[in-house]
Parts: sequence; structure tokens; C-alpha cells
Amino acid sequence: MLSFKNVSVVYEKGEAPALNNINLEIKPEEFVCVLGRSGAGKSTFIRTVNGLQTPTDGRVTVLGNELNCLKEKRLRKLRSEIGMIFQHFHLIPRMSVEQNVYTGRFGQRPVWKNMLGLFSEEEKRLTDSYLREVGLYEFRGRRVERLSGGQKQRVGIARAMVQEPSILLGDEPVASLDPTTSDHIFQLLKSLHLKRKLTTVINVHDIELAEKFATRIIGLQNGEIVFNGTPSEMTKTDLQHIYK
Ligand SMILES: Nc1ncnc2c1ncn2[C@@H]1O[C@H](COP(=O)(O)OP(=O)(O)OP(=O)(O)O)[C@@H](O)[C@H]1O
Repeated sequence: MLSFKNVSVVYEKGEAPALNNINLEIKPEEFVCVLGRSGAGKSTFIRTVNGLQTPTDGRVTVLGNELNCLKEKRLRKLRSEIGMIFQHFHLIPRMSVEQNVYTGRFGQRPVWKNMLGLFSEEEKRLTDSYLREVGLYEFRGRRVERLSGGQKQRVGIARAMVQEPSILLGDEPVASLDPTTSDHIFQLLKSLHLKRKLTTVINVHDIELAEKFATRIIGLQNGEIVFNGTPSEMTKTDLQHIYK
């Protein structure tokens, strides 16, 4: 599903690599949490999966496509298979919940249809169904700027899901939320993951959330994988190593 072969990312010549010779396979339907200190390379890792960051060395293969070899059109098509959620939501504050969710379809439609705001019955049905699933159907007409952080992240999740992705990526999606809301968001992510048979990869700072929800944990330190195993395999020593 996802494969990293000797992948390194160096942002500035002469500086330490943000990712250093990563070798990794992620299989379909895994729920992977990536742990690591600030600056360990978690965001860089996620960004290499959807082609937002090009590796300096090595090969990233996603759904059988080697990213380096893809032309813009194929990359765009592949990205429509990859939903993404963010720490700061990346929503359009003055637009409604529903309109924000519709933008998840933009990558799969001609630009003129997006500009005219024309959506098919199928797209409307999909949007309504995900708004119900994330618990925001009653709020569909409300401007996003009038929502709480947890509600905003639910909009972000619905927007990612209307793409009907097979891969869901999260770059610290709960870092701005309180512990209870974070747990609720993870419960939602896990239920979508199971129901839609997603392959999910999420960066998270909260060790307890990773232990509770992940099927596999990857620990990064200084751009290298220092732990790769199930939550039950992760010992205190492993954690000390990740957060050293
Ligand atoms: N656009 C960039 N240009 C130059 N250096 C960068 C860039 N983005 C990240 N870095 C550097 O790469 C390293 C890894 O950063 P990255 O953001 O991937 O870590 P992270 O684990 O996601 O951190 P955080 O938890 O703080 O978000 C850091 O040393 C960072 O300073």
C-alpha cells in the first residue's frame, strides 16, 4: 500500500536530514500512529506520502505508483485517493460547514464546475451522509468560524472523507484540542477507518492515544525509525528512546 525504500529528505544542504534512510512498508487497513519529539520528522514523513515533499534520495511508492515518476496529472489523481487532515484544520472560516466539505471534491472535478459551485446529486448525498457520520448535519449551514475546535476538525474529517479516499493521513490532527475532544476525534477516525477499510497514518504527540488506537506505532527520532511495532510491543525503554 505504502512503501519507503531508502528515503531521505534534506531541506538545506549541509544540514541534518529531516528523514534519514527510511525503509518501511505499510499494509492495507493498518492504523499507524507516528510518535516523535518536535522536529523528529513526523510532518516531513506524512508530506512525502502525498507527494507534497519530494525525497532527496530513495523511493516512495503509494498504491503501486512510484511518486518520483508521476506526471502532474497522475499525481493529482493519486492525491484524490489520499485524504488529509491537519492540526489547524485548513478550513475556509467564512464559508458554511457544507461548503467546506464540498471542497473535498474539488480535486476530482473540472475547475469550471468548482467555480460555479455545481454539485451532482451523488456529491450532495455523499456530503450529507458524511455530515451525519461526523455528527454535524444539523450544523451544515453554519459558518465554520462559529464552530468549536473539535467541530472544526469534524468538518476537516468530513471534507477528507467525501474524497472517498483509500488512505487517510493526519498531521497532528488533535494537537490543538483538549484530551476528551482528542479522544472523541480518534474514536471517530477509528470508526471511519474500520467501516471504510482505510489505511490510516496519523502523527500524534499523545502517547496514550497512539497506544489506545493504533495497530502499529512508528517512533521517529532525528529522522530515523527507532521503533516499529504494535502498541503492546512498545516498552518504557522504547519510549525513552523515541523521546530521548
Ligand atoms: N520547509 C522546511 N525547510 C527547512 N527545514 C525544514 C522544513 N520543514 C521542516 N524542516 C526541518 O526538518 C526537521 C523535521 O521537521 P518536521 O516538521 O518534519 O518535524 P515534526 O516531527 O513534524 O515536528 P513538530 O512535531 O514540531 O511538527 C526539523 O529540523 C525542521 O526544522
